[in-house]
Amino acid sequence: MTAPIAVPQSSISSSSPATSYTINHENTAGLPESAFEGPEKLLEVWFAPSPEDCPSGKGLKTVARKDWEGMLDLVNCKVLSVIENDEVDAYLLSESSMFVFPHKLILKTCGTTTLLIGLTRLLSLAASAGFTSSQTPWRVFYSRKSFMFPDRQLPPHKSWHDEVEYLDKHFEGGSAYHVGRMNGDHWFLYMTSPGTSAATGNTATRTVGLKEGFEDETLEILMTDLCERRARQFYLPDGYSSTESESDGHALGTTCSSQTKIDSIYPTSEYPDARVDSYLFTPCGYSANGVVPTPSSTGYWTIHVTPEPHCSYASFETNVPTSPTSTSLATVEKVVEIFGPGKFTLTLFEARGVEAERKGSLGVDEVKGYKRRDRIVYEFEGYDLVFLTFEKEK
Ligand SMILES: C[S@+](CC[C@H](N)C(=O)[O-])C[C@H]1O[C@@H](n2cnc3c(N)ncnc32)[C@H](O)[C@@H]1O
Repeated sequence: MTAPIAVPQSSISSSSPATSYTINHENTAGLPESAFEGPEKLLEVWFAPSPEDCPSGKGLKTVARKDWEGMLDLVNCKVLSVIENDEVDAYLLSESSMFVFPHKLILKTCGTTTLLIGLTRLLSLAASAGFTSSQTPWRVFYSRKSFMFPDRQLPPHKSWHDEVEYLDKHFEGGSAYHVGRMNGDHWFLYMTSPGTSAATGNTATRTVGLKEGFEDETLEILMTDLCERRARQFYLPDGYSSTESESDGHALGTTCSSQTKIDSIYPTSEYPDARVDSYLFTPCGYSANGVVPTPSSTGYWTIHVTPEPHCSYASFETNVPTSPTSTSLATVEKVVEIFGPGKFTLTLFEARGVEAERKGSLGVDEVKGYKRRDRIVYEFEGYDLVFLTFEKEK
């Protein structure tokens, strides 16, 4: 067991409500203690190609927190805290995270949440933010890893087939993919083509397809069979009662981020304006969001950990652009070192044409201490996807 740790009270996110947090215990109540569904559903909806193409330049950032909370109620998760800057609002949720940029929204939820049930409300909130063609967003991506306990999911998440049918009812011309082994780790992806609709409905600002120089890259690492010793770091330290720990969740999370070196994945020495918001659940489990301003834009990262040995899982996702000091490989090695997974899946989505950045994906072919099993490359309209699976060397 780990020793009790000192908790820095001042580290609690300033924009977090000071009162205790309402966590949705219903999502875990129906599951045996040792069987939490870590693998997340991930929805990314782009209403315009860039913040400059948004109504009033602020787009989705004009939607009030209480309206997002209404949408999240339908999904069955709660807001724990938010960190904000001019470019993004990063919401830490009871089941993962949400990032709201002016032109796009990223919603990632785990457990038995019903992410897609929130879709209709999301589209109408986008309409209220001035996206007059919100029913046909500029681009939609929905993806997830294969579930560990698919039978426990609620409609429409009971099967990939059901999810695709649900998405097809909302969007025209979507394509659905099963990526990877049927009888091993695999990943599902649904996406629509770029520019099937105008961002604002105003023909003067209508943007169809990808602009020259459009940049976007998202790296996801989905890890299972975590090293038990390292997973122990994501349990409540000895000496905490559950009442204390729930009100200290953010402070405990901050300490955990520092002890595990999660807060050094994008170090403040290199990214001085970076901010981290983290939470340690009771009796275990951890979530964190990072907001990382870079010279070109503000990026995000997010980590979620289910440390229970029977269903251990951790995910990392980022869109912080690669650089000579933070290549995709360097980031992958730092993250994998924290969790020591037995297996992991890596997906790297890159807007095509960013030649300098594409070198990053090729460099992730070899990860120290791991054997690569699969490498699958897709060339989609405007994007390349690299899907890789790795297993720890014996
Ligand atoms: C929300 S977190 C991170 C989930 C994430 N998708 C992941 O990577 O596994 C889930 C972990 O927190 C624990 N947990 C404790 N209380 C929870 C609550 N009220 N809601 C959700 N998870 C809770 C779960 O048992 C699990 O270990």
